[in-house]
Amino acid sequence: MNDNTPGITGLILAGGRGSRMGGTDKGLQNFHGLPLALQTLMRLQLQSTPLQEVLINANRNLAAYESLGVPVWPDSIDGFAGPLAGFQTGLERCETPLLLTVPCDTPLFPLDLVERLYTAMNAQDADIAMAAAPEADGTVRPQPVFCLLKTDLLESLVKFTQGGGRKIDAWTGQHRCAIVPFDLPGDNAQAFANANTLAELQQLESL
Ligand SMILES: Nc1nc2c(ncn2[C@@H]2O[C@H](COP(=O)(O)OP(=O)(O)OP(=O)(O)O)[C@@H](O)[C@H]2O)c(=O)[nH]1
Ligand SMILES: [Mg+2]
Repeated sequence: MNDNTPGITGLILAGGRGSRMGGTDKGLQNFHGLPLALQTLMRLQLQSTPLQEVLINANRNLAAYESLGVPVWPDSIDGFAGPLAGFQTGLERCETPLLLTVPCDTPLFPLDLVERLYTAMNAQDADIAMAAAPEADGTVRPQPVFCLLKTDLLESLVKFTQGGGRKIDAWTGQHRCAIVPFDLPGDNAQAFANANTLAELQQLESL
């Protein structure tokens, strides 16, 4: 971060149904004794490149999320339309030129996430920078909910969702998107492990 770095807002995506976790509000499930959304917030605050602000996107239990001390915004699109509804809400609400999205169910994400996405966005003159990391089978795949986005993409996203679009990669594919691999020597292979079920959450706690 230097004086030329534009402001970046972090957005915690906690607006899903949590259906694989029995319909629970995942961001409020405890991880090492604290709600996942709070663990995510703390990890954003520890980033090597500081964020200007953090917002939470949630659709249930809004008061519980508000108690974490940052602004909370529900989806502006009805009906649990998926993570892109969260992206849209973040782009509508953020007051900085850049928005970083992270899901609430991946509490070990890298501490240099913002730094590496921002560096790649600049180096490749991209509008979006998206993390890529090894999955359980070892194959490196895009992690589309970990995205750094230019805020002026809002108009494009509104158009896409209004046309019924729901798939992140179908939308990001319309723009110049830098894919940023996090599988370098020294990177933690578990950094992008996410907890979709209670068993996965317990497994993550044992890492
Ligand atoms: N705002 C918003 N975020 C969503 C929505 N659906 C999923 N997400 C978020 O996208 C990220 C990845 O989604 P999943 O891991 O599939 O989470 P989920 O939808 O809560 O869980 P499942 O219902 O089990 O798929 C999580 O951070 C979710 O909170 C939605 O309809 N709106
Ligand atoms: Mg998930």
